[in-house]
Amino acid sequence: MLREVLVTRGDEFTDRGSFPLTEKANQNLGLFMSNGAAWVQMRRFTLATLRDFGMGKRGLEEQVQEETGLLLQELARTKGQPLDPSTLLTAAMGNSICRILFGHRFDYGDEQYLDVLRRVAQNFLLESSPLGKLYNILPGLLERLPGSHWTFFHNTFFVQDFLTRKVEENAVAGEPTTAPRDFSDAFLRKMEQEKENPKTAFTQDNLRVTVFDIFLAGTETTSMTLRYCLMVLLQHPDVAEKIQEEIERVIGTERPPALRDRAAMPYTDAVIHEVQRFLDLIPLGFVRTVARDTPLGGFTIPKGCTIYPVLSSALKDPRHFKNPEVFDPQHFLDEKGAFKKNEAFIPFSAGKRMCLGESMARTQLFLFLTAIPNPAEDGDPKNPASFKAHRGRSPSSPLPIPLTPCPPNKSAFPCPNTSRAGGACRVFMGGSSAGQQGEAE
Ligand code: HEM
Repeated sequence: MLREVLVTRGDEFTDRGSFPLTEKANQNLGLFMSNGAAWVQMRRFTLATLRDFGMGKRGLEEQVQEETGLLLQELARTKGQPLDPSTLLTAAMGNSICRILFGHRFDYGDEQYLDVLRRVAQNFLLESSPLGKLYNILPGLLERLPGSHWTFFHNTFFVQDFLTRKVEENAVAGEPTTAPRDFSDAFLRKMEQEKENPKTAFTQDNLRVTVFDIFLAGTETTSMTLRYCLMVLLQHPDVAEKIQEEIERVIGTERPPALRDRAAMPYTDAVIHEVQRFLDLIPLGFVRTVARDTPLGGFTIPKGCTIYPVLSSALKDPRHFKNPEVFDPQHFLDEKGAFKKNEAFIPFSAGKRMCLGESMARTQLFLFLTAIPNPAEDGDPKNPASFKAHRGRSPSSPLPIPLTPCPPNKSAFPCPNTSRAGGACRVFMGGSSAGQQGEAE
């Protein structure tokens, strides 16, 4: 059924459903919450422009390699002291996005940038806090009451303002005759071209929300996944060992990891896939709805009904994964040790509205995981914090670097048991696999 909703009959289920917390902040603009013609315009433009600026191409690879090198230098500055790498990792992921959005990266010590990242992280938590969930059920009531939902909105507008300022600074610095330099530059030019079109989606407000959506979607998600990878390596030293063996055999220590290495490193690739499957970062998917009464599986889904495409039901489907509740890279390996695809692997969702940053996220996960020091070798597996990393595997990180990764906070995302969006009803779609099919790659 999930495949039917997301892919086979995807056109009928493409619209976003109600999610008041985000609606208030995004005003149905941008990518996440928009629908209809405005979403189509924004999605097409964003995909094409992100590709122009490197997504799925060598440009992105080089840019991520550069960011990885800078991250390793930053880690080396800790001189062997344990650290929680969360903020650094999020900063690095965010930098890759910012370069594409407005051609700028931030120093890891930039207080303004760190403040923005802290607010983004806080919002992920607030969104899934009891009050955040209550807001999605009773927005009208909560509007009249004090509470942390106001911090959520304050943070959102703060981050939007910050990004908008960066876009403006970038625009002032630009040379109008040359080709667009980055996403916001291309957007501003499109705005200019379409200024006489009363139906255009290319407006200042849409630029603000679209830049915000891409920044938000592209920082915490990949950063949490990478943190989870590190935690898995701490808890499974045997897995870390095999990855290390592949790194030494395929990449060596004389050059940074490259995307072409991925094909020669099936075990590492399988681990990244298994981490994403097991982490199940967005278990409910993201809300969808139907524009009219729609028959499905013998029922009628009423117009406007809020639908959750439960990605968990595919990622944990025992028909596709031998031991769905166990972390096991073999789920993505055949008998000969070659990488094996699995059609139920849909952490990025599937179909027309699937994640548009999939290829970027996969590039980042591979290049960062294979470059940063492995946090496992010594210590007690039951106490991840006791592990010491001492395999500097890049010339730019010759020092032993103990890392103390924190598990990502899954509750930052809607929880299957407690999440609730407003609207006439909610349907949790699942129970069957969904084929991967989309435009991201
Ligand atoms: C591990 C990393 C990531 C995961 C697991 C992930 C997962 C998802 C999921 C499940 C959705 C909802 C799709 C649906 O409605 O069916 C989504 C949407 C989206 N993602 Fe990602 N994502 C990740 C990284 C990224 C990155 C790096 C970017 C930015 C380049 C990004 C940009 C977006 C955008 C803009 C949407 C909204 C698409 C739309 O509504 O048309 N994501 N993502």
